[in-house]
Amino acid sequence: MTEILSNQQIHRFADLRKAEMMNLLKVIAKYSETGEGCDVGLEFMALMDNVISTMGWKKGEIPSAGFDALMDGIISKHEIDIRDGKRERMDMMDILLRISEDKTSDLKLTKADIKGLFLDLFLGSTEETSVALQWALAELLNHPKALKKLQDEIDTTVGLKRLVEESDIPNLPYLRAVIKETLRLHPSLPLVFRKCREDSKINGFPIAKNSRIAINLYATNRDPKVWEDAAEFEPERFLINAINTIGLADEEDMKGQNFSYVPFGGGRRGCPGANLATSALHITLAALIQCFHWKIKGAEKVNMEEGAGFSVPMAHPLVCYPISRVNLSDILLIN
Ligand code: HEM
Repeated sequence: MTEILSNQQIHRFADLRKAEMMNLLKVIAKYSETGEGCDVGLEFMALMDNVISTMGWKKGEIPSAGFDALMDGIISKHEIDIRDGKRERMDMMDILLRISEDKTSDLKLTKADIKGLFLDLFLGSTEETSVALQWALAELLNHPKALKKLQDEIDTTVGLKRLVEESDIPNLPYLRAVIKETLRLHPSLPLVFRKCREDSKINGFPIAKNSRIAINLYATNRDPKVWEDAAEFEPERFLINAINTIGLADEEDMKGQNFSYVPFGGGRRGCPGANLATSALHITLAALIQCFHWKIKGAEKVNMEEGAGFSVPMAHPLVCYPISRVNLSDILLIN
């Protein structure tokens, strides 16, 4: 997982992610033209599915079949291409096949393991990332000042003549604060599990060796002892120069070093997709805010009720009405 989701691997596929994002913008522009309501959750889910599959195996290699048959087909195609020296750039499948064929590797990876890994990737990544994106947009719609501040930041830093790029993200501190604050209030994996390796005590409670414990990130993220106005959406709390309640510098906030805020878990079992997830969250939200105004269906405020499900999704699908604020075809051509 660490190898297939390494920074280098993520970087290698930046162009394909960008192409997927442009497709999303074109789809959303259609809603803007027709005036139809857009169920953004469905579109975000499709985006993440496409991002993972383009990084997982070459596009166009997806036959319509069940998951098992689909994976068998992709594996054999890769094996033939590798044998014939036809692979142009190593995707995740190439890396896993290389490991599985390496007789000297300590890790004995079978074909079933590879299928399991991809299943894990799909189940774990598309839902969590698209749920987080929906919450981010919903929070912004309910906080017009924050939305305006973000739009102003993007307009000033990037402008309206070219599409925001991954390389702009370091220059968009408010965007990063919005994503952090979204993951604080809406951690898309709110429970993290560990096994105690030795007898220990937490807050005076004895925990026997081998006990399974669940760490409730949802609760720590809203702990009033740590967070001022804990239930409020206030991205400013994550800005470097603001009074940062958890006392961490901007770039360290996501790394799991401070137990008050660990949106991606931490340690060896921490989320291996954190870098991919944060770059997808940043760039997609930035592009949606740069290219469109967003209106809510019917009510003035989005209903923020939480639904059932492991990733704590929104109870009601977020249906909104995008209105283009740039000339999308020009912007996409320039990029
Ligand atoms: C907003 C998006 C995401 C959030 C909030 C999130 C959060 C988490 C958290 C909290 C864990 C448990 C960490 C721990 O136990 O310490 C986890 C595990 C995991 N995540 Fe993510 N994740 C996200 C997106 C992704 C993406 C995009 C991928 C893959 C492309 C991914 C792959 C995984 C995998 C494979 C594990 C299991 C790691 C293991 O058990 O060793 N996640 N994630």
